[in-house]
Parts: sequence; C-alpha cells; structure tokens
Amino acid sequence: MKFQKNDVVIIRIEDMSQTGEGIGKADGYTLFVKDTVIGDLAEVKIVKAKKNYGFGRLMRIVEPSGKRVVPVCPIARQCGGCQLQMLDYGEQLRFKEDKVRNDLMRIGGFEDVPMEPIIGMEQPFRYRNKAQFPVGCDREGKAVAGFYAGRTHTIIPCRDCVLGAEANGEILSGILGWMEENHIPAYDEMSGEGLVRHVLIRYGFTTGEFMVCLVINGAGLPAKKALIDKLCGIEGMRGITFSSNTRRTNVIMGDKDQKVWGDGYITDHIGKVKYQISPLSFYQVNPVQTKKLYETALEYAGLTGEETVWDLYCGIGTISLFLAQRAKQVYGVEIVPQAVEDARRNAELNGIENAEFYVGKAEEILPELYEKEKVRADVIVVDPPRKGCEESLLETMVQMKPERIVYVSCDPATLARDLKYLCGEGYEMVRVRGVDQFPMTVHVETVVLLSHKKPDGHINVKVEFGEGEGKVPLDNIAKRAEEYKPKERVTYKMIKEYIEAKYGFKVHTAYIAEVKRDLGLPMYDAPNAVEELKQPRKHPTAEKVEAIKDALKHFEVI
Ligand SMILES: C[S@@+](CC[C@H](N)C(=O)[O-])C[C@H]1O[C@@H](n2cnc3c(N)ncnc32)[C@H](O)[C@@H]1O
Repeated sequence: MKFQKNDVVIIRIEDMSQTGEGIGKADGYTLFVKDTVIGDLAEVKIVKAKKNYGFGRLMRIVEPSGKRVVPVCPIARQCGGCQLQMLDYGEQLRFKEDKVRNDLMRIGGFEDVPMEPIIGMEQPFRYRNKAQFPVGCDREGKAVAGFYAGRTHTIIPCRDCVLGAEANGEILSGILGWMEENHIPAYDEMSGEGLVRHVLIRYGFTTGEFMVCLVINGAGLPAKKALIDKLCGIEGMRGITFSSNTRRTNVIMGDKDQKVWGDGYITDHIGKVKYQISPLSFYQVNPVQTKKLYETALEYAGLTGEETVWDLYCGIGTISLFLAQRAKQVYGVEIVPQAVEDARRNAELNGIENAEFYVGKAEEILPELYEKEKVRADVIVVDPPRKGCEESLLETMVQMKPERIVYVSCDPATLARDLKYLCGEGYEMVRVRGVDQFPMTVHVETVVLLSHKKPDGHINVKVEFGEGEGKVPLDNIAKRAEEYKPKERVTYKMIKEYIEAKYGFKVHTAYIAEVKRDLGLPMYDAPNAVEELKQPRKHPTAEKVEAIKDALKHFEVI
C-alpha cells in the first residue's frame, strides 16, 4: 500500500460516486472525498486506507472547480442531509441523470436507455413539506433540536433548514420553550430515558396549513395545555398530535398518533385534486415536483377514459386519484391502513367514484385477487419504497399482461433490477424520465414506461399437411412442437401449491426466496431485506427447507 492513514495529499477530483463523494487519484491510489466536486484540486487527509482505495477528509480547496458554488446553508458540511449543496444545480441534475442511466445499464443490462431530459426545479430550496427534527441534549444538558451529523446520531442544533418551510423555526422554538418551562426532558438514546424524541412538522404548500406531531418515549403527553398555548397561535397551525414510540430503535414514528388539539390532518392540493394527510401517511415531500411527477406518470399511462388501472403502493391515493380523472376504474393497494383511510376519504372529498382501495401487501393482495377473481388491468402503476417490488408481485403483473406498466421509483438500483425482470418477461422499456424531487441531495425519482411487446408484423405462408411431395407430415409437426415447447416458468405460487398438496402445510414467499438464495440460485430480489421490518423475520424450519428443496427439484430448478 502506497499510502497510510493521516497522510496528506493533493489530488484533482475527477469523478463523483453515487453517494456524492468526489473521487480522485493520488499516484494511482483511488480516494473518496466528501465535500468535493468534479474539477476541485483539493488537499486531502487520508482517514481510512484500504489496500486498493481509501477515504479522505477535505482539508482545503487548493483550486475550486468551475462547478463549485457556495452552499446556502451555514451547516451544509456538518449536516448529513445535503450531499450536493456545493455543486452547481445544473450539474446536480446531470449527476442524477447519469446515475439513472448508469444503473439501468450496469444493473439492468440495458444497452440503450430512452432517457428524456430530467425535470429540475426553478427554485431548488424551501421545497420540503415535511421535516423530522431529532431532539436531544447539548453538553450543558439543554434540549436542542436539529439534524444528525452525517452517518452519526450526534445532533447538530438547527431550527431553520433551507430545504424546509420558514415557519419550522418558530414551531421548534415553541416546542423547546415548552420543554424548558415545563421541565420536560429530551430523550437520551444512550440511556433510553427522557421523553421527547422527535418533532415531525407537515406543511401544506397550497393551503399554508401546518401540523405537528411529537414522537415521545412514553404513553402520555404532560402539560398539554401549555403546549397548545405555545403553538396554536402560529399562523396556519391546524393540529397537534403525539405518537408514542418506546422502542429502542431507529424507526422514528410509533404505530399510531393521538390528537392533542385541532384536526388530525392537514389539507393540500396537487393540481385539481385535494388531499387530506395524516401524520403517519406517506406523502411526497416536494409538492411542486410531485405535480410534475404525477403529470409524467399520467402521460406515460396513456389513458383514454376506458382503462382499468391498478396503482400499487398507493399511499393516500395521490396517484390513484390523479389517474382516476382519466380512467374508467382505478384500484389502489397500500400496506398502511391509515393511509388507505385517507385515500378513501380523499376520493370522497373530490367526488371521485371510480377509485377503490385495498389494505395489505401488494405482493399478497394482487396475486390473491388475480387467482381468485381473475382481476385484470390495462395499465399497472407501481411506486414502491426503496427496496422495490417483490418477485411474487412482478410475477403476477406479468401474468396479468397489462398493455402498459408505469414504474415510479425513488431508487434507480432496485428500479433497474425490477425492469430487468419485466423486460425479460415480454415488456419493453419505452420512455425514462428523472424528476428531481430532492434538490441538493443525491436522491432522484424516476418514471419509466414499459409497453407489452407485440409481434412486429406477420407473413402468410401456405402449407399443405399430409403425406407426399411438398406436404408436411402431421406427426413431424407434433414432434417439433414438443421440442420447441417453452419450459414452464416456475413461479412461487407453483412451489407453494406443490408443497401444500404434498406436505399439507403452507410456506411463505420469503422462505422460498431464502432457500433459493442459500442454494445460490439466481435471485433478482431479496424479499427479506425489508427496510421497515419492525421485528426480525423468522427463518423457515428444517422441515420447510426440505419441502422447498423438494419442490425445486420437482420443477427441475435444481
Ligand atoms: C414511495 S411511497 C408511494 C406512495 C404514493 N404512490 C405517493 O406517491 O404518495 C410507497 C408506499 O408504499 C407503501 N408500502 C410499503 N410496502 C408496501 C407493500 N408491501 N405493499 C403495499 N404498500 C406498501 C408505503 O406505506 C408507502 O405508502
């Protein structure tokens, strides 16, 4: 190894990693350096030296890149939230477009990516309608709220993030004042003691409404009246709730929220549609860009008013209701019951009668409905969380053969993985467009249109069957047909049915996936890598493992 920890080198940054670190070389040795951008000449101290590459800390910019700008936020470097604030916004958009294209080529195996220009923002600050501030204590024991320093749980006090609403500062000051005056302790992650863990603020851009939810390490909230007095006078304040979370975990919110004052929701509009949003429901964080994202999805869906559309992972029904304006019937599926309640209420609020919602896992609901009721779709829209779609869901989507699939994704890597599967099963990638939902960060939203492949055309061939010259013998045809018969695709459903019939018990999809992975079989997803798992997933018993292996042998997978 040429370099060691604490060595100081001067390097030119030549590239950027997907997570936003600058990449440069010192005498052929690759270094990743946070807070640098392509073109910088930087003095760097090596903080971690591996055999073939290392990580450096930026000590000084020797010569700034033409792509570098001065960050608007004074704590941009310490805070882990904005990885790209020192990169010119036009360059940020180029970085994101490249990220999508690279993942589709590298992970998805696509040679040509039909990319359309990314949709950026005119004003890329103050765009967030949701803020989550961790609460803790400073060295003097005083309660502070702010952001975690990059990759740590150390709170950097900050009441005004330049990505969020300006009034967030006033709300936080009110809450910290209420804590001090009423001797309410902040939560301490190390000891697991103290009460206030997080403050969640939601803002409706089109209505000016605010809602606050305190996440607490306890069952009840003390000094409620004093809290209401502090906050209810703030312009636009519509409601205060609290959510109890006594688990020692990184999951922020508890399972439900309880009303302290006002409404349990705020209202916002996207285009012509009005939405009521409660604290625990998913709602896109950038409403200006969300409108553009949904318009792109709507355009890609190519609706004429005659289509049956499924919107999987529908949240509070935002995309569903947008699509319902141009479809015959829309069905939404969402795992969070409260979000589905919001979706149903939102449909009613807008007088939309052609949208219906199901609560549950998309990968369970759709296969079940397809199997039992033979539900159909002209268009399927999916907008999954970062981990993408489960294989069992993609399988059902392929079986349903919709004309078009619109895939909305917040993670280009899992998007590429899922598209690889769908395009291997009769779909073709027709349009791809990035939408910058998260300026100043490395994240990007992507919309993709897949179309069901049709034969390019047909030719007429005259054939005479039978014996004799120029005729095709019939038994030859049967033989050839047998040879060319495509091998049946072995689905999770087939494996489950085989096991239930032979062994009399059911096996979970995740168990089959686990056994497949253990056997080194090709896996394009990891059903047990669920980000939001509240409890560790159990493993299959030895008996179930054997049954799954038996089924895989039966279907000649192994
Ligand atoms: C990226 S959000 C999209 C929400 C909505 N389409 C929107 O634009 O607001 C993903 C949603 O999927 C839900 N979800 C997560 N896992 C799910 C699953 N297995 N089945 C159904 N919904 C799920 C989450 O609760 C969340 O509402």
